[in-house]
This record gives sequence, C-alpha cells and structure tokens, in this order.
Amino acid sequence: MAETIVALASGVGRAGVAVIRLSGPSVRFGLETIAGSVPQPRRAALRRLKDPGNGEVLDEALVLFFPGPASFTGEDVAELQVHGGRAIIAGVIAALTALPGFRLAERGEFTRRAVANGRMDLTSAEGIASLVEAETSSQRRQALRQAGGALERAAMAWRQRLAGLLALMEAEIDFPDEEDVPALFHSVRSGAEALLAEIEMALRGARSGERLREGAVMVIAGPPNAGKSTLLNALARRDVAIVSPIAGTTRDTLEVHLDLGGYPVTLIDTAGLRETNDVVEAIGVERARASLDRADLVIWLEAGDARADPPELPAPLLRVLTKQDDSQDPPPHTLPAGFELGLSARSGAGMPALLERLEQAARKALESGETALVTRERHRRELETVTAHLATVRAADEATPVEFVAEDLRLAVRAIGRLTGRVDIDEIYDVIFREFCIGK
Ligand SMILES: Nc1nc2c(c(=O)[nH]1)N(C=O)[C@@H](CNc1ccc(C(=O)N[C@@H](CCC(=O)O)C(=O)O)cc1)CN2
Ligand SMILES: Nc1nc2c(ncn2[C@@H]2O[C@H](COP(=O)(O)OP(=O)(O)OP(=O)(O)O)[C@@H](O)[C@H]2O)c(=O)[nH]1
Ligand SMILES: [Mg+2]
Repeated sequence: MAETIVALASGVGRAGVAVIRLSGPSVRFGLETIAGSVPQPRRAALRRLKDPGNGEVLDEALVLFFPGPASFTGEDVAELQVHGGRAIIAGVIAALTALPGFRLAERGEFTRRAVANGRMDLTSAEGIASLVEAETSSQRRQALRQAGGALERAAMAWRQRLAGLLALMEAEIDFPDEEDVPALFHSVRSGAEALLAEIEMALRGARSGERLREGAVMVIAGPPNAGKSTLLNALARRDVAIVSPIAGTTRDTLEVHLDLGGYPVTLIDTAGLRETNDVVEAIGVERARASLDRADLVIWLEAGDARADPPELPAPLLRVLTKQDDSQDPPPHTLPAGFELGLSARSGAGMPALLERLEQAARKALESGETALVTRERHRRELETVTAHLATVRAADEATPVEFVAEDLRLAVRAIGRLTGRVDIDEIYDVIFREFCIGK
C-alpha cells in the first residue's frame, strides 16, 4: 500500500487527550519530520510536535511507534497522543497530510488494512466494529468473542474440512478409479453430514446472535390514556414523551434505548389503539400496530378508566394494570383476571416487579446471543449457502457424477471464502497435493 493514512482515532469533541493514528510506509518519515525523530519501538516518548511548514510548535505529545509487520495494521504504525483541543488535532493532522505520501484515512481503513495484510479476517474485523458499537455488557462480551476470532477460527476449520472432501473428489476426477467410488462416496457423504450438523447448529444461534447486536424490542401498547407514555418516561428516567390527561396525546412511535441487566432493549411508546377520525392520530395508530409486529414483548397497559382487550399477537404479552396508586405493591391476586402486574407510575409501586419481568424477558430473548458465532445477516447468508450445498452433497449417490459433487463442495468453500474474506485457492491445492501423491 503506497499511501500513509492519518486519522483521529479517538472521539470528536473536546477531550483531555486525543489519539492521532498513522499507518503506512512513510510513518518513519512522518515522525522524523513532525516529532524530530522516531522513538524506540513500542515505548512512549514525550516529544514536541512541530509544523514543518513554519517550525511552529503545535503541541507537546506522547509519541508511539509500532514497526510493521507486528502492528495492528501490519504496516508501520504510529500514534500521537496529543492534548484533545480542536485546534491541536486540526493542526497536527493538517501538518501530516501536507507531507508527501500522506492522506486522510477513510472510514475503517486501519482495520481494512489489517484484513488486507492478513492480521485478521473479515469476521474479526466486524467484531471490532461491534466492539465500538457495543452499548451493554452482553453486547461487549459478544463483540469481544467475535473480534478475538471465534467465528474466524470456526470458519477456517470448516473450510479445511470442506477442502479435504473436495480433495477426495478432485483426486477421483484426475485419477479415476471405479473400484474406489463406493468408499469415496461413503466418506464424502459422511463428512458432509458431520459438517452440515455443525454449521446448522451454529445457524440455530444466529437469530439470538443478530438480536443481541440490535437489542430486544419491547412495545408499550394499549388503549389511550392508559399511562403508556408515563411508563416510557419512568423507564427511560427522562421526559421523552408528552404526557397529558387527554386521550390521544401520543400520535407517533417513540423509541428509547435501555440497558436492562446488561441486555440492550429498544422500548417503543405507541399511540393508544382506538378507532379515530383524526387523520394524524389514525396514522399513529397504524404505526403502533406495525411496531407490534416486530416486538419481542408487548407490554399491554390498561387503567381503570382505560380498558381494552389486547389483540391476538405473535409476541408474548405482559398485561399490566396501571394507576394502582393506592397500594404500595399491588399484589397480583387483587388484580382483575388476566393481569399479571399492577403498577403506579405516580407512586412507583409495582415498578421493581415490572423491571424484573422486563429484564427476564430481555435475558430470555438475548442470552444465547452472547456465545453465538453468527452475529450478522451476512454471516447467516453465507453459511446458509454452505449448508445448501452440503445438503446436496449428502444426497449424492454413486449415480451422481463426481464432478457435480466436487462443484457443490467448491461453491461451499467459496461461500466460506466470502464469509472470512480470505479466498485462497492455493490452500485448496495445498490440501490436494499434500494428501495425494501426485508423483505416483
Ligand atoms: N493506543 C491504542 N489503544 C488501543 C488500540 C490501538 O491501536 N492503540 N487498539 C486498536 O484497535 C486496541 C488494541 N488492539 C491492538 C491489537 C494489536 C496491536 C499490535 O500492535 N499487535 C502486534 C503486537 C502484539 C504484541 O505486542 O503482543 C501484533 O499483533 O503483532 C495493537 C493494538 C485497543 N486499544
Ligand atoms: N393517578 C395516576 N395517573 C397516572 C398514572 N400514570 C399515568 N397517569 C396519568 O394518566 C394520564 C395519561 O397518561 P399518559 O402517559 O399520557 O397515557 P398514554 O397511555 O400515553 O395516553 P395516549 O398517549 O393518549 O395513548 C396523564 O394525566 C397521567 O398523568 C398513574 O400511575 N397514576
Ligand atoms: Mg402517550
């Protein structure tokens, strides 16, 4: 890679310290020019940074140098840990990008180079992106596993086995031996069967794996004036939604993100469900119904002055009676039939029990996502391609042309190549030439 890239690696905005990262062949030159010299590898050095254009001191900074290939990107890397002021960051970046061979990095380009230089595969790089996105501890655990190469290692092992099966088929194509065919089909079929079972197992966790990245969706629904927006505000601990005694106050859906016991939850407040001639409210009611379709849990609220039977829904439903201001913790047996919880947003009664139930529901929906290998739709699609081809291989019999079986295996290998971003045809040849004595 000819160009050396520069970017602010820390967040934008005023901060105590900001980290400016450099990667590429001109890093040493850049350090000599702006910091006077290249520090000892991997040792922090305090240096005055100067603008080479006019010699002006830009900042006093900690400078780190990581020589390639044992660096994050595999190239020479440097970090300038500067004071976090806007003018310092702008000045240092401008001084660097004015140097020959330097330019600003594009989004994700450091990690992209790490992938291109074989430091990690695509799934681990995605794990790094998820780490940066992680908002709750369970998301963090999932992302750490992924960034640490959990799916990468599984995918490499699967590909190795697929390549082994393919090698058997290729050998039969290159050196046909009629007598071997039944035994050959037996071992390829059973190999495919075992792989299929393993990958299908990984795919079974895919839904919760993807879900954990996005968060569980909980929808507060019910008739107008039941106290839905009041509950949203109480759970969000801020005044997100307008609350009023007028039925039909909320007209749009409103979302807040919650961390319930380490699990990410998107909580949605909706317009009260009712027939209405008000055009705007009717649109809100339509949106409310639509959000019910993507709920993992519906929190159905009713109050003494606002009752309505919940509709039939695919999602589990928690039926709650609100405005129970008189009792400290409304015991369930005092509630009308069908209600699981009583609540007073005004006194706070019933809130701990409700939170407990919501946390339980979030845990149930997302817990297995922490250890899932498949965390993105992209992974799922590629692995589904693999299992489809493996299913075809498993169904093969002696009448199936060997070339057909080989082709399915080849397409399966290719799908894993797309998953990991490592499409390395040499590796398949290695397996072939290692396991079969071509010189015989
Ligand atoms: N200041 C700083 N903090 C950071 C990063 C960084 O780049 N800079 N990271 C970046 O996102 C993460 C840490 N990840 C890193 C991963 C590998 C290497 C690295 O230099 N690896 C070499 C040497 C390993 C070693 O000394 O044991 C290698 O793998 O060969 C550096 C950071 C989080 N914290
Ligand atoms: N006494 C009492 N009043 C409540 C409680 N919760 C909400 N209210 C009141 O009930 C009225 C309606 O509350 P909202 O939260 O706006 O109800 P909503 O279900 O969002 O209503 P719409 O948006 O119109 O569907 C407001 O005057 C609230 O102050 C409660 O626990 N006790
Ligand atoms: Mg409301």
